[in-house]
Amino acid sequence: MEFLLEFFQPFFMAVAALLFVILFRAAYIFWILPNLAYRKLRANGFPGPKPSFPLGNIREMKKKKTTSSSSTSSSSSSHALSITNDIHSMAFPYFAQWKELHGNVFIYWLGTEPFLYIADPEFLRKMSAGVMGKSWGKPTVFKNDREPMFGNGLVMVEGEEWVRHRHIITPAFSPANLKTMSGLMMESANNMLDRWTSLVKSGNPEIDVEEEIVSTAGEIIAKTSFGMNYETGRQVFQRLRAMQVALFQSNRYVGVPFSKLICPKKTLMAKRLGKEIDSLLMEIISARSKSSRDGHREQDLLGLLLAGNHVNGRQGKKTLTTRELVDECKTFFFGGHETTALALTWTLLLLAMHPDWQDQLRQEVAEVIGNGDVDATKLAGLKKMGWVMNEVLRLYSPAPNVQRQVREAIQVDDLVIPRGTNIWIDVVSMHHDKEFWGEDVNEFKPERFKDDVHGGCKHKMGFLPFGFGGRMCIGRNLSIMEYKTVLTLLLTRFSVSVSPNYRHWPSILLSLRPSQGLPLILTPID
Ligand code: HEM
Repeated sequence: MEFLLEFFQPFFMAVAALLFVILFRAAYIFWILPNLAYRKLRANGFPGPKPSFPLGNIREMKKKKTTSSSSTSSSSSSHALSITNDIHSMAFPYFAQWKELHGNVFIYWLGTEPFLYIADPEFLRKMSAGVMGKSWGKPTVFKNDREPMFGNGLVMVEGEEWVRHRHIITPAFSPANLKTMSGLMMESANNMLDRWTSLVKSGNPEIDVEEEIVSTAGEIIAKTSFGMNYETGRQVFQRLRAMQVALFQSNRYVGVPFSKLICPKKTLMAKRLGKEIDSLLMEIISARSKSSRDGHREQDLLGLLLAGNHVNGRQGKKTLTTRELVDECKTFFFGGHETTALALTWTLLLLAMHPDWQDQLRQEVAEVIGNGDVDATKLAGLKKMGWVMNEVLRLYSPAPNVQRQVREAIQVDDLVIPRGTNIWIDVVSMHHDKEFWGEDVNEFKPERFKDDVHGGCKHKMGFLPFGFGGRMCIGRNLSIMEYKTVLTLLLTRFSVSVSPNYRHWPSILLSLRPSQGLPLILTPID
């Protein structure tokens, strides 16, 4: 026995040493580092809800969400007149409550990750004033978690790599290139409207327009991004939707150490779907690279990127690798369809609640576009539609928050935001703040934007539907064009009113969406 013990002693000691190193490393990463960061932040006097280890404040976030949702389902009389645009506390009950207690800038914890919450435009202005696009990071915890969805595409990439990606991608979004996509947008929108006509004719005037518009926008982005045929587009689209649900709807604990082990099924599912999407896109890109080398030029985003790659490659400049192109395609696909679709969805709700604005837009369309096809060069003339879009993006911002990570310490007055700090900018809160928008903040008043691109907001950083600075949304002109094209066609064929079956409860599934769809009553216009 003694002999055996002596024999195995070095082995036991090695295992013990290894365990010690692992435990120390885990404690360093999940306890010591976050606490050091937290202390540095607290030293500035930032308040915040008390966290617990290892969940941080997740328990309160989950609890309040459940309480609120269940109270909705019990309420039955949501109708046009009772619908409120005062949605911050519906979508983010925990932030609304913490804001009341701690003000517009405070610290909260996602697991062992401290976040600096910001809903103060002036603080944001001071903080971002000297920081260039390439100097912002993205929270590491989200980069890891959302890897199957965005990979190292433009939304997540950082530093000089971000500069390179942005530089190569920007020309693909030029107005001249976007105009060539208008026909594809019309085709998909008309298919959807033809379907609606058949449904209404067959006695079903109530349609869940959210579901319809999200899938049409998916079809549009599949065609405009990579000229995908409907079938391949549908395959990618279905997998992305499933991945979104796996990543954002399940009971996951992002930020909590080893959280992937708590929900391994969903994590593995997201990984598997990510791989399947990658291989679908990889096939398309390889085929397209070949035809691009043979001199074929497609006018979609991928075609433009491949053409750019050729020119840059010949000039000895850097190009995007196939892997990077796959990540960019995923990024366009996801970032490019859901946000625009939700802007259109919320617009239909608000227009259904405000028939006077429906009439005004219809009249503008008749004057500017006339009947028939939409001429992309005339879209800029749809001024009132532009105000409506801005007002919808203000009240129901599809991208409800902007996230960043500080790469070099930032001085704000006499405060220091340390390197590595995660930042959570609450766009919905800023868009609904009486102090900056006035007493009518929650009213639908598109005319706010008539003479002012900031909608009369007292602070220039108070209206941020597309983000800010160098990292502002690269697809905003594409989305404005799609929004105006689809809405123009829709308004000339249908008028919309709110269905008594609609339950108003905006909630978050990465984007801000109606939690139970948007059933509307459609009446064809003769
Ligand atoms: C109504 C529609 C849209 C909204 C509300 C929206 C909103 C946003 C927001 C808030 C950001 C973050 C900006 C920041 O960090 O400061 C962003 C970034 C981005 N968006 Fe959009 N977006 C829309 C449409 C699109 C479309 C159509 C595409 C592409 C086809 C797109 C692609 C991107 C990309 C690639 C980024 C990352 C940019 C970078 O970090 O350099 N977006 N968007």
